[in-house]
Amino acid sequence: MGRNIKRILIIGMSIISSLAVGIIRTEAAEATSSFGSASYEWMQGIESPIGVYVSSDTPIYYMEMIVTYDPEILQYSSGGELEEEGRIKVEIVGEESIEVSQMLYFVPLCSGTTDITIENVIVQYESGETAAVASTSAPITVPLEEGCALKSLLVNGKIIEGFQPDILSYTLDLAENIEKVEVTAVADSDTTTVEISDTSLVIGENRIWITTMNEEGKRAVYTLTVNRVQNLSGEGTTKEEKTRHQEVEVLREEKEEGGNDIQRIVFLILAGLFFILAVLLFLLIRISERKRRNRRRCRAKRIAYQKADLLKKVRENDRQKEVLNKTSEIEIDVQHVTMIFKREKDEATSIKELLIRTIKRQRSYELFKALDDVSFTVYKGEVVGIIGTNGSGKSTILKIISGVLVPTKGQVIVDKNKIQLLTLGTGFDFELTGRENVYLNGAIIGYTKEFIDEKYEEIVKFAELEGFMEEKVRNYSSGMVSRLGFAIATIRDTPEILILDEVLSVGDMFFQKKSSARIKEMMNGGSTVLIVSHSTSVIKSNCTKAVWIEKGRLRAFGTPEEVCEVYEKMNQE
Ligand SMILES: Nc1ncnc2c1ncn2[C@@H]1O[C@H](COP(=O)(O)OP(=O)(O)OP(=O)(O)O)[C@@H](O)[C@H]1O
Repeated sequence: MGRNIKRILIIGMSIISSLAVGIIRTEAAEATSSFGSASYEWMQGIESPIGVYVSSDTPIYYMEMIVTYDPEILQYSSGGELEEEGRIKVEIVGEESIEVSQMLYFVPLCSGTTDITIENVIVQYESGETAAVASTSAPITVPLEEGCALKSLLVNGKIIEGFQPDILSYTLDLAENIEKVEVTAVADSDTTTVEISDTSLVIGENRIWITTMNEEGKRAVYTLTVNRVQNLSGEGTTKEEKTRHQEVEVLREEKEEGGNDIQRIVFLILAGLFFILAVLLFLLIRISERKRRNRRRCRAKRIAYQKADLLKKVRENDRQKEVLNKTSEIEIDVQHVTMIFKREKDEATSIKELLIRTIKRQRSYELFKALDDVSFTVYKGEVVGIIGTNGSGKSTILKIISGVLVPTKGQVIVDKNKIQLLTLGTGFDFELTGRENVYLNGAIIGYTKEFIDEKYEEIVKFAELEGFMEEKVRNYSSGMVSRLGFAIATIRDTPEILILDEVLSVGDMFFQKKSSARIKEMMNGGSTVLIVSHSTSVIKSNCTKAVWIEKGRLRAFGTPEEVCEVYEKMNQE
C-alpha cells in the first residue's frame, strides 16, 4: 500500500510541478509593447520621432513587430523596414535586454488625428521560448492649420454629434443595412477646398476622409469612422446606441480578460489542492509507517512476553513436577498439631468419693496442652525415631498419626489404611490365652482367620513362646507380651507404615537384636517406620531420622546422632 501511495505522490507532485512550471512560464512569457508616450501632437510638414518599445521580465533575444500607420496623414521617413505604405517592420536581434526599443520617424502630411499601432509582435527568449504580445495603439494629432477647418460636418443630413471644427476624428455606428452615406462638409473659408472620399460602406469598419486644403496648400483630414453594426435599426447614429455598442465592446473585453483570470485562478486552486493532497498523502504515509513500526514492535514484544511466559510455565511445571515427585514421597505430614486434654483437678481417690463429687457437682477440670504446634514430615522408607522424656507427648503424637486421637488444632496427612500400630498391651485381653490373643489381636490389626492360621506357628516361633500359648496372658511377663505383640504386628509382609510405641526396648538383649533385624528387613522392603523410645541407642541404631519432643513442643528434628546428642545433653543438665 505504501508503495502505491508513494507512486501517487510522485505522479501528483510531477503534475503539480508541471502545472507550477506552466504557470511560471505563462507569467515569464508575458511581454508588453508600448510607445514612448501615450499620445503625440505633431506639426504638419515637420519630421517627428516616435519610440516603439517591448519589455518583458526575461531578457529578450529576438523581437519583431509591425507598426501600422495612416499613410493619408503620415509619411514614413526612417527607423524600420517599409514593407508597404502604412506598414513598417521592426526587427531587433541579440540585445539580451528585458526592454528593446526602436525609434521611427514620420512627417505629418496634413492636420488630423490618426492612430499608430504596434501589432504582430513576436518575442523570443534565449531558451527558444516565445511570448505573445498584445497590440498597442497611440493617437497622433496634427493640429489644424489656418484655413483648413470645417464649419460643419453632416452625415445623411444630420450634424455629427459633438462636432467641433478642431476635432478631426469621429466615429459613428450605423445599421447593417445602410450601404452608403451622404457626407456634407462645409469649410470655414470660401477659399478652402474640400474633398470627400468614397462613402460606400462595407460590413464592419469603414473610413471616410474629408480633406481640406487652404490657399497655401496646407491640408487637414477629418476622419470619419463608420461601423456597420448588426442589430441596429435605422441609421443608428444616436448617442445611446453608440454608448450601448461601446458597453458591449467593453463587456466583451472584460469577459475575455475575466476568462484568462478565471483560468489562472482555477490553475492556482488546482495546484493548491494538489499541494494539500500531497502533504496529506505524505502525512498518511508517515502515520501508516509509524503504525506499522509500532505494530511490529508490539508483535515482537508480545512474542518476547509469550516466550518468557512459556519459559516461566515450563519452569513452573518442572518445579511442580519436582514438588509432586517429592510430595508423592511424603508418607506422613504432621502440620501444626496441637492437642489439648481436659483433665480433672484433684482426682478422686475412690469410687465413693467420685460418686459424692459427681452428685454434689464438685468435679472440676483443667485444660492441658499435651502437644503444641508440632510439625514434621516423614518420607517413604524413612525410619523416624521419636524421643522425649516421660509425659512429653510422644505417644499422643503417634495416636494422632494413627487416627486414634483427633488433634485440637492442625492436621496429619497420612493414609491411615497403611498404618500398623504396635503398642505394648494394645488389643490384648489378659484373661485369654496366648493363642486366643493371637487371633484377637490379629483380627484387631485386620488379619483374616486364614492368614492367622497360616502364620500362627511363625508368630509363636518368632515370639519364642512355644509351650506358653495355652497359658493366660495374665501370667506372661511384660517381655513375653511385647514379644508376642511384636511378632503378631510384624508377621505381615512389610506393612507400609509401622508405628512402634516402646516396643524395641523391651525383652532381653537377644530379642532386641532380633526385633531390630526385622525392623531393618521392613525398611529394606520399603516400609516407613515410626519408633517411640526412651533409649537413644535404640534410636541411633535403628533410625534414619529423629524427632525430639519435650513438654509437647518440637525441640529438634534431624539425624539421630544430632538429635540424640542435644537430647542427652539436656538430660545431663
Ligand atoms: N487421654 C488423656 N487425657 C488427659 N491427659 C492425657 C491423656 N493422654 C495423655 N495425657 C497426658 O498427656 C501428656 C503426654 O502423654 P503421653 O502419653 O503422650 O506422653 P509420653 O511422652 O508418651 O510419656 P511416656 O514416655 O511416659 O509414655 C501426659 O502428661 C499425659 O498425662
